[in-house]
Amino acid sequence: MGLITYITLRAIVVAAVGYFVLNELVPLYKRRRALRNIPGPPSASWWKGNWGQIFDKDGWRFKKHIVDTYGSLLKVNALFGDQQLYISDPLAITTIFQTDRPLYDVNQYHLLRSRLCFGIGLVGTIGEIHTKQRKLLAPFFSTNFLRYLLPNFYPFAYELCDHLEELSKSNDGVVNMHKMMSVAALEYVGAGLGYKFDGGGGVLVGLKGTSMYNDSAKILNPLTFKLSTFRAFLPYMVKLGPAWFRKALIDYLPWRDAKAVKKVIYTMDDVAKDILATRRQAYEDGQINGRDILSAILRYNDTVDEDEKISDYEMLSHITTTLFAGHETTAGSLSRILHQMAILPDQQERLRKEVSEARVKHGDLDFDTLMQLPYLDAICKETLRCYPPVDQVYRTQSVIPILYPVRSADGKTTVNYVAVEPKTELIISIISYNRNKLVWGEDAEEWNPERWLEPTRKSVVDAKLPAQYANMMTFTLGGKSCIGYKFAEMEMKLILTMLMERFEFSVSPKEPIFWAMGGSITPIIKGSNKIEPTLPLKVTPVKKRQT
Ligand code: HEM
Repeated sequence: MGLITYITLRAIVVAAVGYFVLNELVPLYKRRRALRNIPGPPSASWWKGNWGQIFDKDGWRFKKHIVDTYGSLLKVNALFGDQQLYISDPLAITTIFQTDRPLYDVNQYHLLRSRLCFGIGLVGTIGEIHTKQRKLLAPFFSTNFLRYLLPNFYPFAYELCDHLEELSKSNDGVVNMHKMMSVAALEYVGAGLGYKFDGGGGVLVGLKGTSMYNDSAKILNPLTFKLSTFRAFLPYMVKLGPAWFRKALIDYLPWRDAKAVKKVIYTMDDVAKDILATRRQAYEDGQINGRDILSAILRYNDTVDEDEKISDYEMLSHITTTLFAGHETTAGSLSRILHQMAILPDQQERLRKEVSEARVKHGDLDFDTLMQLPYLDAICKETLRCYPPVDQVYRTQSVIPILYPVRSADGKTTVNYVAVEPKTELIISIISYNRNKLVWGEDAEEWNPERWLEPTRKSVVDAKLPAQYANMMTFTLGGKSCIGYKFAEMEMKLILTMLMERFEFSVSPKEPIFWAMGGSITPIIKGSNKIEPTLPLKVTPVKKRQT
């Protein structure tokens, strides 16, 4: 090796090491130093820190343990010695999501992951573009729009019940209710886009067949959750040459989970293209009379200049984002309520009595009657509080005050606020906030719908969380909170009134259920290694029970 080559090589190595030290190690050291006084659990692995416990489908006990031991703000160990905050304090959450929102942005990894999976819809954008999109889409999630939409939801709800009655005649009456709820949630979110999945033909078949979309989408969250440990490498992976090269690389590598994620993304994209083509054709043929998200965007594009038009890529992103965000979350919540009802027959009977009486009196319930049934409302709220389908979200950055002080790491003082270094990741624990005893009282861990039939507790009011929904974090708060929360609430209540009037649900003793944590929390058979959600419940038509 010549002297010049040797010197050049040395210079490259020194520059690379220098770059790594300045850009990675120094910020890492600063991040750790800023959190040195914050309490938290010891690291469980030299490279994975506590991630093995945090991103574990059985993370229930660990997450409860750290909050019980260290309080509403604590630090956890992330990959390769990095540290993060795990937060369930109301003042910290308010600051992060609302007061100082421009400072606290969505975590970059999650933004990148969302863009790769769903494109540039609401979940994958921030800043001005996000604000513009939110303004465009907000009317389709308003109470006014939902009032208009509700009557269109009934025909499918009747079809669902008839189909369930058929299914209950075989297999000892045991039906995978998660599948039913998933198909229903997809159908309803499709209605918001002006698309009918059931009977839509092509790639999509509803109740009676298999849905290519459903089969794919339901495994995306468990899969990406499984791949969480690799998230630190994602920013580098996406820089590995052009898209075609990265796609080919995934095909070539012996990495089953990455291949599966790629397949799901491609399927969701195919479905979105099919929906857009169908709606565009209907629009061009002058067949669009109703109100829905896609018709509104197509009409908008007809009224603005070329450079203002919403691109096909953005429209496809809105379709994928809305379908995905509005689908598995709602299906998971409905499944959880049905499971609770199956476990607690007295509460189930009380709910059945309330909804049956209302339906005898009013027939198909209108929006206001449906939304105001007190016990149904209490059951929905309590399930969404105690079992939020998404258990944590992610943000980054700055000075965070806390309402409930925590003991410092050395145990000598109390900590009232924390000043964090840029790029420190914050895990906002929805479930720990929703079960925080300082907010909800000593019975915070218990599922108790009665709490919603009593006056709001003082501790809940004092927490002053400006939450989107019923003082809880389930739909978060602020500019990037869930746009579809009322949509979800209406849909859940409609399906529950229809199902409870006609069927009784009980657990299937041969198949105990375990709720697996993931991107969203889903039911699986206890002990099973399968990631596909499933909820086998015994379904008995109420008519049959009475004869
Ligand atoms: C029980 C059902 C649901 C739950 C628990 C839920 C929960 C959430 C959560 C936790 C977020 C993230 C908020 C954040 O990062 O701060 C979110 C965002 C979102 N949700 Fe929902 N969601 C549900 C139903 C729906 C439905 C039915 C739709 C649409 C039809 C929907 C559309 C969205 C969209 C578009 C976003 C992104 C909002 C943005 O970034 O501006 N969700 N949801």
